[in-house]
Order: sequence, then structure tokens, then C-alpha cells
Amino acid sequence: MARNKFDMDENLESPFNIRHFRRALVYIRRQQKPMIIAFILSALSAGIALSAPLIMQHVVDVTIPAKDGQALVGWSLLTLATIVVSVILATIRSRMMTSVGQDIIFDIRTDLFKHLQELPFQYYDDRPQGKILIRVVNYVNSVSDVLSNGIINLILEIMNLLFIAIFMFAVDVKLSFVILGGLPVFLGIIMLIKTKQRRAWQSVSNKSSNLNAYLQESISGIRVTQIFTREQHNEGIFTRLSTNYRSAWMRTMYLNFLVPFSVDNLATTVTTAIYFVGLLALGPEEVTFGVILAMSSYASRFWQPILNISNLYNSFINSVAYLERIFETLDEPVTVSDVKDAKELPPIRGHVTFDDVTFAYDPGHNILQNLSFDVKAGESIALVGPTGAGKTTVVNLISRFYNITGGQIRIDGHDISQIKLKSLRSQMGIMLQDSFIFSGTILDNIRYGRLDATEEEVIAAAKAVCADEFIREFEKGYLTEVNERGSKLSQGQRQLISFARTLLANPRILILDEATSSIDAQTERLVQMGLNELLKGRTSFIIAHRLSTVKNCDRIMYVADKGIAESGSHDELLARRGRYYKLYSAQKMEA
Ligand SMILES: Nc1ncnc2c1ncn2[C@@H]1O[C@H](COP(=O)(O)OP(=O)(O)OP(=O)(O)O)[C@@H](O)[C@H]1O
Repeated sequence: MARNKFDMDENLESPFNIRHFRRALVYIRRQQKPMIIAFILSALSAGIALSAPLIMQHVVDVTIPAKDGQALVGWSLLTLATIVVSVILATIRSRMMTSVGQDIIFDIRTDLFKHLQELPFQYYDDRPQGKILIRVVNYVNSVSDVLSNGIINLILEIMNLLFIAIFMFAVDVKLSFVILGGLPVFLGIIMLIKTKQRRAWQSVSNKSSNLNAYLQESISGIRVTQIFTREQHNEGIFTRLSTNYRSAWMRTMYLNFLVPFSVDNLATTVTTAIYFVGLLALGPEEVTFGVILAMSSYASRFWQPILNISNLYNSFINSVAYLERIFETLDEPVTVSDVKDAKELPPIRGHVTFDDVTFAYDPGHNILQNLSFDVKAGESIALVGPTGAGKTTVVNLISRFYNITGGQIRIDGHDISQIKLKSLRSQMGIMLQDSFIFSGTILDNIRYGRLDATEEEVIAAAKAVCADEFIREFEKGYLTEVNERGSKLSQGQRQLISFARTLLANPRILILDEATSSIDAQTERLVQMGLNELLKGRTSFIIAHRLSTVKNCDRIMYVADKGIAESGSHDELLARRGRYYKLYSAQKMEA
């Protein structure tokens, strides 16, 4: 999809069709057993409740005129018993269905999470995080009720309707047709508003998604907001998005209310018609008072399931808007994935070749064009050059975070597009510009990429990058809890921890993107010494703006003009007096 932002409604790539509901059945089928039991309990409970008007008719027409007090007590007790049993059955059923609903939520959410973990960087580049979160959390919640209770209730209500119809036709055929007379009107109303309702719910899902995206962005960027005192301006944006959501919601509710409103009015009209037709048109000889009473009770009972079905219909239309988003996410293609017959990458030595590589994030805008270079196993390469030239892009391509548009990237002679991603990435150590820290202990964070690492190994990695000292200064040392994004830690400390995390994975190819940019000069010198040891025998790609950190690399590649503009050792490039020389001289002057 095109790039999206918080105030942009997302267009559905594939609008809803009934196939989506068939897909939803996969989740429902897993809950078959409890759903069948719940269904039987509900049918029993509804059946028992239905006998009440019959008892009432008998009491009015037979028991009361006969003044049979004993029978009256008996019928009253039976009525009470039917109510108690039907309430008990309904309660058990509702407990079972709550659990079924939660199991369905669990399954859909797990599938979504699994899929999201496989989706490539590009997917996350293209949309705000808040719009992804709302699908996994809110939308899944919203559909669970329809997928669990909805199906059972629909079958029950239809059965209920049939039973009531049988009962009422058994009591009086002509009056039954009076009750049925409201149905065509009701169906006409539904047909009239159906499409509008669906669009309205899609709009609600879009507006809530936008609001969520902005909220998420605002919380992530709160520091910058406060620095620039943008609070008031942001409040304006938030109010606008909230108002949009409110309007969409109100419009939807207006359409939704039309359905029960019509049902209520139709039910009242047909009940009045029964009195009218029963008392005036047919006359008291044909219809007893008990029959009219029973039929008016059936009239409201008949319209109750219709009201329930129309409420179910409302939730169904609502869920469609959410289900299509959920399935759209599940259908999002994993564009960076193992090809058919992908091979396992054997343990590598670290020989990296770019052969005529072309790459674009957005079609038609090449960031790299016909780029070729060859890095021998064990060589250390520095990538330098102006901001936005493509250094990070080059290293992202080595791990195949994006598919290249042309050419070939090989590791030890294996085309990386033909090997299993896991076997490729597990042999790389990558430290990205954004040293992300996860919530948990420092130990957990260093061990993130190698869960089986012993505590000693974790400490050794931390020592190698000079992180051990500051970690021990915390009261709980390696067991210190850090927040998501590491807000308890300084930027430099975060970098050192993620440095240790990368090294612990013991990769053959090491990629460090601005790994030491936030570390003070003295610590950096120490890290550099530790690093020199660790780099021995490994292929490494180091991106750094501070040239002092990379001048000892075997080769420096100056990235510019969609390729490598200059390449050589520090001394060779200085002697050439080209772009690298200029950059180095400028930095030297600043120092
Ligand atoms: N996810 C993306 N989608 C679209 N364009 C991108 C994306 N990431 C980077 N770019 C563009 O690609 C170009 C190269 O970006 P890259 O991050 O590789 O540069 P860099 O040399 O590492 O820059 P810096 O030194 O600032 O980190 C830039 O023009 C940037 O705008």
C-alpha cells in the first residue's frame, strides 16, 4: 500500500466478501465442542421459557373459570420452576461462551502476532504503528463476540422464531398472519440501509485507527513535543481526529438505532392489530379472551427474536469492518521470505560480494545503482559518506531486510536470495542506529539474541565493550530492570548494552551502524581496543560519522551518488585528496 499517516484513512486492499466469514469459521471450528454444548443448553432454556404463555392460556381459560385454587398453585409453581431452570441454564451457557470468546481472541491474536513478526521492514516503514496495534488489540476484541456468541445466538434466534411460529399457528392461524404482516416492512428497511451501515462502520474503524495512530505517535514523541512546546497545537490535531471519530460514530449509531426502532414500532403495531382484528373483526365467538392474551404475548415474543437478530445483524455489519482489516493484515504478503527450495546457509567464513546491485525503497527512485564490491572474509570495512547517501541501506541489504531490485548479493558465493533467512541472519551480528532496549533486566537484554548464553558469557561480552563497570554500579547489577526503550539508561549506556548483545551472538559478520556515536571519547577508545580483539577473524561493516573511529579499518568505502565513490585504506584515500580527504580534513579542523 501507499505510505500512510495518522490523518489518512486507509483504503481496503480487498473489500469484504463472504469468503472472509468462511475464513473466520476456521477459528470457530476449533471451539466446536463447547459451542455445541452451549447451544443445547440455550435451546433447552429457550424451550422451557416458551411454555409460559401456554400455561397462562390454560390458567385464564380453564383454571380461573373453574375456580380451581389447588390447580392454580400447581401451575404457578410450575411457571416458577421453568423460570429458575431457564435462568440456571442460561448462566452456565454464558460462562461457557465467555471462555469460547476468549479462546477465539487468543487464536486470532496469536496468528496476527506471528504474521507481524514475519512481515518485512517495508511493511513497518509504510504505516503508523498505532494502526497496526489497534488491529491486534481492539479489532480482535470487537469481533470475538460475533464469532462466538453471534453464531450460536443467530441459530437459536431462528429456532426460537420457528418454535414461536409453530406455537402461535397452533393457537390461531388468522391472528398469526397478522403477526407475520410486519415482516416484509422490516426486511424492506434492512435492505434500504444495509450498504450505508457498512460504509459507516468502515468509517468508524478508519477514524479510530487514525486516532490511535496519532495517540501512539504523540506518546512516543512526547519529549520533542514538550521541548518545542507544541502541546496546544497537538491538542488541536487530537481534537480534530476525535471529532472525526465522534461524527463517524454518531452517524453509525443513527443508522443502527433505525433497526431496533423499526422493530419496536412494528411489534407494537402488530400487537394492536391483534386486539383490533381479534376483538372486532373476528368477534368473541371465534376467539376467546385467553387466545387473544396468548397471541399478544406471542406477538411480542415473535418480534423479540427479530429484534435480537437485527441487533446481531448490527454487530455483524460492525464486525465485517473489523474482520476485513484483520484478514488484510493476515494476508499482507511476506515479501522478504524464503523462496521455494531455499537452502540452509552453511557456517560462513564471511566473504561478501555485491554484484551489480540496484535497490529502491520506492519504485523508480533508486538509492543504489549497479553497485559492486567484494569483501574478503575477515576484512573490516568502514562505510562513510554524507547523510542519506545509502550507508545503512547497504548494510540492511546484506541481511536481506529488503529485496534488491537488480543484481546479486553473495555470501561465501551463496546468493542470499536463495538461502533460508534464518540461517543467514543468525550468522550476522547487527547493531542498528536505534539501540532498542526491551523491558526486562539488563541480563535479558544482552541475552536477547542468544537465549542459551550463560551468565559468564553475558558478563564477558559486557566486559569486552566496557559495559560491565557501569552495569555493576546499579544496585541490582545485571538484574536491574529497565523500561521499554531503556528510558532509565543514558544513550551511551543503551548503546553499550546493545553492543554487548550483538557481540554475544558471536557472528561471523558484524555490522555496526553508528554503534559508538553516543559513547564518550575515553570509553570509545576502550571499546575500540576490545573491539579490535573481537573483530579479528570476522568480516565487519562499520558505519561511522566520526572518522577517527574507522581510520584503522582495512578498507574505507565512501558512499555517494548511488554507489561507492571512493574506496581504499585511510592513507590511500588521504593521498588521493578526494572526497574522503575533504571530509577528514573538515573533521580534523573541527576537532
Ligand atoms: N524506509 C525507507 N523508505 C524510503 N526511503 C528510505 C527509507 N530509509 C531510507 N530511505 C532513503 O534512502 C536514502 C539512504 O538512506 P540511508 O539511511 O541508507 O542513508 P545513510 O547514508 O545511512 O544516512 P545517515 O548517515 O544519515 O544514517 C535516503 O535518501 C533516505 O531518505
